[in-house]
Amino acid sequence: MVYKIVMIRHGESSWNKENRFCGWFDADLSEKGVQEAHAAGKALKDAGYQFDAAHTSVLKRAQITLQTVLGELGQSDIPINKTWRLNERHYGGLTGLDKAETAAKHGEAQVQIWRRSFDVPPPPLEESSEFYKIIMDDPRYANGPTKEEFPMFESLKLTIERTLPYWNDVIVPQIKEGKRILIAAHGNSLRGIVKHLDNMSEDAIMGLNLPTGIPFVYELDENMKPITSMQFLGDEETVRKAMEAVANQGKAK
Ligand SMILES: O=C(OP(=O)(O)O)[C@H](O)COP(=O)(O)O
Repeated sequence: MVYKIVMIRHGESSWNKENRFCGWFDADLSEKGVQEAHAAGKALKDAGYQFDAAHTSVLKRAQITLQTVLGELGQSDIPINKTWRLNERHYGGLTGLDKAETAAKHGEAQVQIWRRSFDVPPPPLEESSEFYKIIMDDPRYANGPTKEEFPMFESLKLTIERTLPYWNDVIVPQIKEGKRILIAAHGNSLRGIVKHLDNMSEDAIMGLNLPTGIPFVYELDENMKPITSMQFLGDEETVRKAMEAVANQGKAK
């Protein structure tokens, strides 16, 4: 039996456009991001994809991308589950900062460690930050994470630790029931799932940058091992350039 699952990082957000660390801040999609989501839906439609259920984060850039894609597919009515466990990694004290300015201040090497190292977390979100209350007191978190689980920062490792239980306990059983699943999430929450599926080393995952708004497909065997890994629905050159642009966001200007 071969199972197919499709994942997509949301379209460009206003903070992707402004090159700011975003994490749990609830940024909107930019105009380009909305267009990317429509294009992704059209590409999935042209390739004949239909879904039985979808999963997304509690952040609107992922949810709007998902709704836009499903709208293009004529499938707005399928069950959608929203969970904080698919949220972007919590960028802690970097939330809201300009990536290039941060690189100019702390050096590109430090920014690369913060963005892509496996287990070095960013500094914590301090109570004095303008984003502290906005995130901490947001009613969307009333049903989780618990106070103990609520992060003040997350490395990729910590992100994976809260994303994988959802993958294993909720998504995998649905895949095994034969449900065709679409996940709309974030650069780093999806990198966590990809690292798990492809059993990538900590070094290998550092080099992976996911583009916004381009769906990718995995074919999995009955043990959830990839038969085909990460096939993007987009031409190779466009995907390569989009990945490179994400990698370059951490460079000082
Ligand atoms: O919120 C973010 O990710 P998202 O745009 O996928 O939600 C981050 O700012 C992405 O930044 P990174 O690519 O420097 O890890």
